[in-house]
Amino acid sequence: MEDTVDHLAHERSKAQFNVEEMKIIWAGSLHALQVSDRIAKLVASDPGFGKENRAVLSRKDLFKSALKKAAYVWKRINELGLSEEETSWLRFYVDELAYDYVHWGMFVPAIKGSATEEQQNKWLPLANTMQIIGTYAQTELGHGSNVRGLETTATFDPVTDEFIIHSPTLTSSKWWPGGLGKVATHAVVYAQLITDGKEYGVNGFLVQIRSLDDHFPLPGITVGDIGMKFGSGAFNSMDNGVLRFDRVRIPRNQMLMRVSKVTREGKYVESNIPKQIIYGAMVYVRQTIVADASIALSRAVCIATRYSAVRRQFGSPQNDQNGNGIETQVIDYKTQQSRLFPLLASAYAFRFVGEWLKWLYTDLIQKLEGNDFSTLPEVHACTAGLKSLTTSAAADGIEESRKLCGGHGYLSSSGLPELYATFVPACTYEGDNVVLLLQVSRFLMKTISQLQSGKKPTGTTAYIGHVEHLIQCGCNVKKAEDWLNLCVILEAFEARAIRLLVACAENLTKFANPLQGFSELSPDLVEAAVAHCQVIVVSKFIEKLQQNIQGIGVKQLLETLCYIYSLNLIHKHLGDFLSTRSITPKQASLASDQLRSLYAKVRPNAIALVDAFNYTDHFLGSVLGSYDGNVYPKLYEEAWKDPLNESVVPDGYHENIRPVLKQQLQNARL
Ligand SMILES: CC/C=C\C/C=C\C/C=C\C/C=C/C(=O)SCCNC(=O)CCNC(=O)[C@H](O)C(C)(C)COP(=O)(O)OP(=O)(O)OC[C@H]1O[C@@H](n2cnc3c(N)ncnc32)[C@H](O)[C@@H]1OP(=O)(O)O
Ligand SMILES: Cc1cc2nc3c(=O)[nH]c(=O)nc-3n(C[C@H](O)[C@H](O)[C@H](O)COP(=O)(O)OP(=O)(O)OC[C@H]3O[C@@H](n4cnc5c(N)ncnc54)[C@H](O)[C@@H]3O)c2cc1C
Repeated sequence: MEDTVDHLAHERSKAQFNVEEMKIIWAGSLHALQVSDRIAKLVASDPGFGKENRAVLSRKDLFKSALKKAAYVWKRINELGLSEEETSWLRFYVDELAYDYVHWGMFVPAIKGSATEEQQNKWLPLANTMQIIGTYAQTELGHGSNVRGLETTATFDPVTDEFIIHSPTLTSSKWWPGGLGKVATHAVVYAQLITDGKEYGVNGFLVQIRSLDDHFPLPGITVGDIGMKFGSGAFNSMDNGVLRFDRVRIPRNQMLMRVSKVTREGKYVESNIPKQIIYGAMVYVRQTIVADASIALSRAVCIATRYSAVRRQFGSPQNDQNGNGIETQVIDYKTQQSRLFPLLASAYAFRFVGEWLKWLYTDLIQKLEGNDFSTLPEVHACTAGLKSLTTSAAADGIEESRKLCGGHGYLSSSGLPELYATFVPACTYEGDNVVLLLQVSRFLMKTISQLQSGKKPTGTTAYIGHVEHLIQCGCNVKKAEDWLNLCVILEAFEARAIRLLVACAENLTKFANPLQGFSELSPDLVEAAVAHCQVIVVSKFIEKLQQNIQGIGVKQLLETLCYIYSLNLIHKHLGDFLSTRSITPKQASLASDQLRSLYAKVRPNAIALVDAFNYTDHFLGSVLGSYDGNVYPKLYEEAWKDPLNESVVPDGYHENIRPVLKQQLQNARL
């Protein structure tokens, strides 16, 4: 019989804040909460979206199941007449990686960002109705980070008014694009443009790769899947692919010509739009990945928090109502709290900075429409830096959550191994995290060098304009409670960032060759870029707290989380804070004292804080993290579902176990 007891009810009763109001804060608005909640329930109750056996499926079956689900998603979207907003929630809660992610997430944005209006009018209706399925073919076997180094060529032929797309070497094979291996009919292909015998750099071209009649590759095209990837389930449901062109011809008007064009005569014409707009799809996706990071981390933290409240180890002075000694909930161990609660705080911090980044990106798009390109460098730096910071922290946080769940965290049924395997490539795709931080540091060094010419930094770099104050200021914390001051915290982060940045800028001047200097100092530059990104996250958390926050105790809890996020970072990067003299060793020790008090404030609210994510059991996909906390019967039941338990005596017994046992018996007799 099903157990209907809420094993976490006692924990929920301890909450000191209004969980329903916190759900609204997490979702972004009451409207977002209502829509997402409705769609989450719709997905959870539809057997067509079940995801129980993913981990035990073979690659082929996993891929087939993902295809089936993607087709079912499309069918339901059309049957239910879902709006764009509802559709994106549906895809989110279905939670299965397939070709449609790259079609909607990159192919369509690349057309929107880089195609002319005329080209958009032709291609977007086809893509929006999935009459064509597209991928984003940029990376090659030999080059991913170095986009300028791509080898694929697009040579204009004025005789036929066509481009010839060609892969001149093995290393020029396109490698990695999602959905390319077996599904995509079209691709935005990034290639070196050559016209009139001259090279004009990387541009995007819309290329059909498979027949719309029989799905066979078109002449001159070699295409396939690149093979199994890390972990079971995860990205193996996706057909990341390889693609080679043998002088494939496409009409001239399939070059994406918003930024620059090639005329009928073969003349290359630049517009006044910055060339970097060609990289616009990457900026768009990096911004969405910051939101993905908060989701992935919050899922892991939800599982680890609920399980930590259920799991008990070792004796305790407490007795239950019958007077029996009960063991300690592992969530009450201070070490567990000091590992878990900073992750919980980070999930909230990343949620808020992701929300702000979405606003920044929307603002950029509006400005671009009016030919205002002024914020593009800052948006590039923010999306690159925050994508890097949040994905690295979330990937580490998911792995830490697995360890927080002890042995059971390693079981597939905990949901954590697949979550990790699915999320960890986010540290690499859309730009390797170190390469992206180097982009941020380049932007920051430029900002600092422009101070001398009187250019005032704005937006996220505004604090760099207060360099004189921040270089000299001292932190005033004298007792642990003094750390409960958001201005004090922010100034400590700004002082540490600017001191690292100025040190880099000064050291760079010691090199005659700036490129060599940048290369030699790159580890320091990366550290300074991280410090700057942390200033952004902390300041956006503080800005969130300054909004009108409703509900008993909600603001107080968010403040507590903001302090935990910040003070834990000070603890983690103590070397930086001390070596830059942004704080003293005594203040560092007071920060640790304060952290302990803050953990005690979170403890009674921990379960309610993860309930506020409003995740269904279907979405979480974890027996350790289920809402009712009924962990053990679920673990036991899941084990028996494993294919190995379908027979009592395993296949292979007669061939490979019995002879071994017999051999030992014979040896013993000898
Ligand atoms: C949990 C999972 C859920 C969902 C996901 C599911 C499915 C999707 C999964 C994966 C999809 C993945 C897709 C991909 O990975 S697509 C490929 C992405 N590739 C990269 O990100 C490559 C990284 N490399 C680059 O971005 C650039 O080439 C790099 C910037 C590193 C190049 O550096 P370089 O020094 O060569 O710079 P330039 O190109 O010369 O730039 C000069 C100038 O331009 C500025 N710049 C650079 N990039 C941008 C940009 N994107 N936007 C705006 N400005 C840009 C740069 O700062 C320089 O400025 P300045 O100093 O002022 O001259
Ligand atoms: C799951 C997944 C999905 C993907 N999907 C797509 C897709 O749909 N379309 C697409 O086009 N691509 C896709 N990619 C490719 C992805 O964008 C690239 O792998 C990524 O940009 C990193 O490039 P790389 O592989 O060339 O790494 P490399 O640049 O070769 O990195 C290797 C190492 O070198 C270091 N390094 C490189 N350059 C520098 C430097 N200048 N300074 C210091 N260190 C450096 C890196 O930090 C890293 O440690 C996908 C990748 C993955 C894993």
